[in-house]
Amino acid sequence: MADQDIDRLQDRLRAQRVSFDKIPVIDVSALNTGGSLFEVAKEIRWALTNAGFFYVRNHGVPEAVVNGAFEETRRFFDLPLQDKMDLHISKSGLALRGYIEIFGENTDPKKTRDLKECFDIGPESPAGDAPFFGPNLWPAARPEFARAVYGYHQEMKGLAQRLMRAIAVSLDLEADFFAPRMQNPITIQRLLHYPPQEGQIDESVMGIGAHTDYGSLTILAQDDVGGLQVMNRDGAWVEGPPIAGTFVINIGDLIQRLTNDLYLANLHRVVNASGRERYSIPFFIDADADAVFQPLDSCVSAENPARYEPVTCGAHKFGRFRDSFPHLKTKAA
Ligand SMILES: O=C(O)CCC(=O)C(=O)O
Ligand SMILES: [Fe+2]
Repeated sequence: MADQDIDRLQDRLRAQRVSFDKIPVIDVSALNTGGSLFEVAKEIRWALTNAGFFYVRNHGVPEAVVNGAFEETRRFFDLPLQDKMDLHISKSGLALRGYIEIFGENTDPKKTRDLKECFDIGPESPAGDAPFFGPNLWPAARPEFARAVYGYHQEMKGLAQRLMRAIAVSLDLEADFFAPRMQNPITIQRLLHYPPQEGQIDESVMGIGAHTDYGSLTILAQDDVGGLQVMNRDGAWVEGPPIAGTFVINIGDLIQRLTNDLYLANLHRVVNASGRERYSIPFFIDADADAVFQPLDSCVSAENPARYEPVTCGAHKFGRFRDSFPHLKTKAA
């Protein structure tokens, strides 16, 4: 990047945070063409400073891969409850893979019970004792499910790594800043089903309670039902409606810590008041378990001292999981 470009980006460090009424849509074709990332980085910087969220279009992931994953997701959640309970996450040890029933995980447990069911997979690896690594729990009779979902997970990993390059540039870092910290990253590929919620809806039960994501980056595919909401700086919930051909991107706590709160891991939730089944497919990438996150020098100054202690990715993530899963409460990080 040319020096004057860096100066222009640094100007934005001093920008006031503004409220938003619409999540920006960013064309990221430059990520796939090897061209300059500067324009994309500029838009990402605005989005992550003010909203913590943006949509990407022209992301390079084939439509057939996304459609295939949705088709298998719907079929999976249509299975009898017992078949799904046979793959329950509590049977995966510390790998933390498998099925989570309705109300089984609550992201805002003091306030809200989550009217959703989930299925999680991650990088296939031998059983061990490192949290978030190990074998996946696949439904035995459905090889096409495993193929579609694992293939989707691999596509997401590629897109996430390309996006992290643009995020690095947006912070005036080298494009490959995150690469050494994401050699064998913790990733979770989640499938979600939100049954329609009838009657009066309040905060005691919602699709997913208000939360921030825990790691580095989330890439969300949603169907055409809608229901995602993101909080703006005035405390109002702004809709994140489905936009065909896009993914919704947001950052998690680790990047907020890294940027000393310059970038927002923003609160979001889902309310499925549509009367229809809603399906979504979020992919979460964190970093290597031992990667340390602490405020970047460029985000710390005398007027804005470091607000966070260093933390390893693995310890941070496991701590957040323990808060949402009853069966992990007694496990040490
Ligand atoms: O389903 C959605 O739209 C959002 C899901 C989400 O926020 C999450 O799984 O962390
Ligand atoms: Fe989330």
